[in-house]
Amino acid sequence: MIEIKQATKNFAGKAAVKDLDLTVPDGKIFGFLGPNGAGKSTTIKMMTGILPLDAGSISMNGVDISTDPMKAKHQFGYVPDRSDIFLRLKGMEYLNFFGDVFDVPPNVRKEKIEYLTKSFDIYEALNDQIHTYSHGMRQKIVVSGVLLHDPDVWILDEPLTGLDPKSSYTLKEMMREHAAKGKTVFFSTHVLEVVEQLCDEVAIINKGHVQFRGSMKEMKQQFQEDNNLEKLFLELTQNE
Ligand SMILES: Nc1ncnc2c1ncn2[C@@H]1O[C@H](COP(=O)(O)OP(=O)(O)OP(=O)(O)O)[C@@H](O)[C@H]1O
Repeated sequence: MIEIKQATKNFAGKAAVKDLDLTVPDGKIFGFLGPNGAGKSTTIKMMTGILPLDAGSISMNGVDISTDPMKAKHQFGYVPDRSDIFLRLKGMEYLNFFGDVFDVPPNVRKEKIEYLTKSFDIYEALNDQIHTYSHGMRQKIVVSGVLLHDPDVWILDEPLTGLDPKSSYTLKEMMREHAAKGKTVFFSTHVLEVVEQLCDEVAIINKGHVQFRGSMKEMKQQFQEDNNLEKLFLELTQNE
């Protein structure tokens, strides 16, 4: 479970995220939807301890990210929206690096690497350096690295962007399976359609504020009844 209380982040005196309250329950796929610049990445960076909060608190499975960052970081796996990292490593070296960092035992590691990379169709490329990979392949190796240690809480920033349809389907299935095991899946997107396909619950963020939080059915009703949300809906459906 993720609990965000009154989280605030300012850049140059201007609030990118203001007094944000959000509880992400276990056992559901939770979508964090908002147009470009709404504050999604800033929120995720606060959740993952990359950016310090200016006010408020965030906890992962009850562990506070500001006061107990090491323990909190063991609760989750995070897939960032940009994946240009460790380009000189071969795919297998990259995954072994993650296996070492998170102490994944050799036999589990071998099995997991095979399962993940075969599912994503990058198994054959594991002996190539990552700089030779396409954007989609880089995204897939990053996701594989994060899932290698089987974190309870998944935090994924625009995870489907740049993935081919088959890999996108595979990742969505993995997200469904993880939630079905009673674990937490939180992901951000600026595409309404993705939320419609995948989510049990959604929060809509705009200009640093949560404008709506509820089930998919409730979201559709709100879109029809609320003028401001209707405008936002148009903006969200114009993207990709
Ligand atoms: N490091 C930074 N310095 C200054 N302003 C920033 C910084 N990071 C984000 N912002 C501003 O904060 C606001 C929220 O940005 P954020 O990246 O969180 O939005 P987003 O919803 O993730 O958008 P996108 O879908 O485009 O990634 C924007 O106005 C952005 O310009």
